[in-house]
Amino acid sequence: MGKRDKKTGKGRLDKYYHLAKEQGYRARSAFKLIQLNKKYNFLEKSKCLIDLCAAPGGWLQVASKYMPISSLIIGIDLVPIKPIPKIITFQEDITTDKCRAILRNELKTWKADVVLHDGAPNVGVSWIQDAYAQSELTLKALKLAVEFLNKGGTFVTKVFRSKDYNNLIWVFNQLFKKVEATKPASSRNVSAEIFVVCREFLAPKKIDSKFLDPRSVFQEVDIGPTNRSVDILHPEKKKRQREGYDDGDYTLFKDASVLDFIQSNDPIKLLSEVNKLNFDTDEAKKILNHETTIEEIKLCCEDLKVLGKREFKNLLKWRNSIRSSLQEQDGINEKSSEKEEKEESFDEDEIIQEELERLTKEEQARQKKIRRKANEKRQKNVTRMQLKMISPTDIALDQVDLNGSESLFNLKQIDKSGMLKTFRKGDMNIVIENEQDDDDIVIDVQQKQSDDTEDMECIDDENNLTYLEQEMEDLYDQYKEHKAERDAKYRVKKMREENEEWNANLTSDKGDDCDSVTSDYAMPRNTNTYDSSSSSEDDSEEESFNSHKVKNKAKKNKKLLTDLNDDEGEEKPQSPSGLSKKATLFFDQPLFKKVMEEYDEKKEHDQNSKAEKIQSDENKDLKLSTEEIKLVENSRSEPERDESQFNKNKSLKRKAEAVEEDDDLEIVPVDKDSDEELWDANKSDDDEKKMKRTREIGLITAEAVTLAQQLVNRQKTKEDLIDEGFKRHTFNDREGLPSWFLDDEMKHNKVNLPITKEAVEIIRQRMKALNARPIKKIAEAKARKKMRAIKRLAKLQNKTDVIVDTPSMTEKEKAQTISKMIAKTQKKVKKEVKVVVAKGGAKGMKGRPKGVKGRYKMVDSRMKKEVRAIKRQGKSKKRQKR
Ligand SMILES: C[S@@+](CC[C@H](N)C(=O)[O-])C[C@H]1O[C@@H](n2cnc3c(N)ncnc32)[C@H](O)[C@@H]1O
Repeated sequence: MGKRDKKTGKGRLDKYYHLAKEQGYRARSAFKLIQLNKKYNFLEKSKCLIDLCAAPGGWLQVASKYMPISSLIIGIDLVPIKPIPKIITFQEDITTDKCRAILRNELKTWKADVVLHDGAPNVGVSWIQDAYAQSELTLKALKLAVEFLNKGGTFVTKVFRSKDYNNLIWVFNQLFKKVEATKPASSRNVSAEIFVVCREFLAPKKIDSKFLDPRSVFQEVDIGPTNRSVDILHPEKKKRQREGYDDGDYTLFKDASVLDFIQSNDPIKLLSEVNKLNFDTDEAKKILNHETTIEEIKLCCEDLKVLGKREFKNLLKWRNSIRSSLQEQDGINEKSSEKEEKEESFDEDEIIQEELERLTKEEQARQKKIRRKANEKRQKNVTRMQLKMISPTDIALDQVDLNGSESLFNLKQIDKSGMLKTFRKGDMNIVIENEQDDDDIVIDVQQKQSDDTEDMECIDDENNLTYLEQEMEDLYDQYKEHKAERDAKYRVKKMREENEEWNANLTSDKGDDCDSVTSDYAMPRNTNTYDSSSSSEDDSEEESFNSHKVKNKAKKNKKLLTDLNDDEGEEKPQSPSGLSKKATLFFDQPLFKKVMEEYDEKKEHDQNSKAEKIQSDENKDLKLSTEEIKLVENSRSEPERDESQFNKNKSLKRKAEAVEEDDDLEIVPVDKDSDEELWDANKSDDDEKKMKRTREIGLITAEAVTLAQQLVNRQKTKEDLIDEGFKRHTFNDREGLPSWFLDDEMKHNKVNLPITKEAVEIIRQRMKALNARPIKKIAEAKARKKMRAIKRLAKLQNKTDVIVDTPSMTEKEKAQTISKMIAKTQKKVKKEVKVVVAKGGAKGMKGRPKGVKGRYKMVDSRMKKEVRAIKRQGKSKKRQKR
């Protein structure tokens, strides 16, 4: 059988192809026989069958399945057929006498109940068109069938619907009682094949040989005028001359006058039919003497059968020139001449047309491929999204990547839209708009803008890039500020930086009389208060904060704003609180008014809570929430707790000193919730992180769990914890200590907190559970696996649907096939091979060792050594190669 493209056209892989694969049939054509048999039931009642043209053996498989056991089945084909149990096959041409002899030998005295014929002459891709060869083969098959068929037997054959079809049916009808043509569902609609089932063979004693002779069978048909001429311009397209000679015309050599050729309306036909063009007549002789009739033309006319394409073309050209010269004399009409020219040029037009068609098809195929790939990708993304492997944003980003505009600050695009200039000045305008209330800033920024404009005018082309970068930096700063407005943490950090800056400015001011206690104490308090209120700050605060920032920035950049009280020679008056004028000015900001109010409120609240605490101590009914437990454990369990202790002690000391100097301030008892705890802003960030982590994953150290247990079981109270805070290290001062010493202390000088066995076990179990959680890659791999399983399932579903819809199968068969398919999709469990070591007497023993069941492998020490030696050799060879 000719090799076909299995993915396109007729050879596409349809449901019968898959079904045949599933059910183990060698060819999809098996279903044709199944469907024919379902309709006519000829296999079940047959005991002997001959399959003519049986390769690869699909019909033979069906026959052996449906025919009774121990039936005789013989298959013949031009090509070898892979053996099938209990079926005789041989390789032979069914049209030969040898084939008949072999069959006779195999059958002996038997006769066949069924003869099948599914032959297709191997005539290449366009064999459908070669219907005659097919009909001829069918007739040959019929010839064999009538010889070996039992009376009442069945002959099933494939026929192509062609002009010979009716003749064949007529012959079948002469030999069989019932002849029916049918096209099984599995036969493709595009195929011209049809199956004829001839039943109840009449078995006449004598069969007229004409019935089985192709010439006489197909001669009867009126096939109309035949065109037996050879296409001289395409001699490679040979046509079979089955019709033989024309009636009464038995000569092989023919000649015609050259005048006929010149005047003919179909010169090509004439050239193909005759052997020679003669110049015998007077008129023709004139043409012989014509200037265009060169020697080559004369020679060509002598024997047309030996000419090639080029010579025929030359002859046609010559004919045209003769015709045009004769036109004037003989009045050959112009119209027919044009027609001839057209015919000549037809060849070239055809080539161009073909080429165009080819190119269009190629382009269409290419476009289709691109579309299919894009669709596949989209489909994949959707599936991944469904499995939560990617998010829609990823797809969007991919899309952006494809567009090549992945850059966030894509200046090219901005430039294209003509907005780059606007962007350059944009930030200045924004500042002016935002800060309309602040006159100082307006002046400042306007000044900056005018400066910038002047600058820009001066900037030459080389500096443009640097300027642009600067502009981008500014834009980025704005972006950060904008982001900061929404981020409380960032705001706190920023405020701290600002305050540090202010602090530095204040202390560096000449004649700054701010005492150390005030400056040390006031600023952090401010920071802390702002921090604690950051989450609830209102718009006015934010505005003042922003204006403060802009002021600061403006001061830094242009130094246009000057402190009105910053006269060097002037004496700086002290505020009633003992602060310098600058400090007083700073704390006079509306922001701090609120802060101070909050501070007072807090103080009052602390006093109240102190009273409450005393009462609660008396009742000994301290209840700690889980949150509190975590907070306490968090502050103690981490290695940095010593540092925290240091900070705490330090702040306490400072506070004590401050109180000594200022009687207005009262000593606030050391409290976990006190402000000092949060003085170290970095620490506050860390604490926050730890708190968050603890909230997410719970207690993470055995010490913490122990402590929590003690607190919950009331073995310890909050006060105990506070008391424990006071130890010999409580007032350790780090100042003046070398950093290497501090680092070492941090590393090794750790307080050993008590832990219980249960706490250790709890943490161990928790860590185990944590480790058991799959990492991202594994999760992805699992998702992929799941996706593949889903796909497999969908495929299986499709296949089972087909099986369920197959009418030719019984319910049992369907169930069996489906369960087989399911079993196939399931993972095969590798059979375990038991390794049995041959020792002592067992060495060299043959057969299964005693007490060993299932699969086993005998090994001995020698084998182990050998395997090792081979490995060693391999390694050394590799090394040598290197
Ligand atoms: C369509 S296949 C037959 C498929 C077959 N019924 C099956 O189910 O497997 C046609 C077969 O006809 C065979 N064939 C064509 N001409 C033949 C000939 N003159 N003698 C024997 N076999 C021939 C080809 O070799 C080819 O294998």
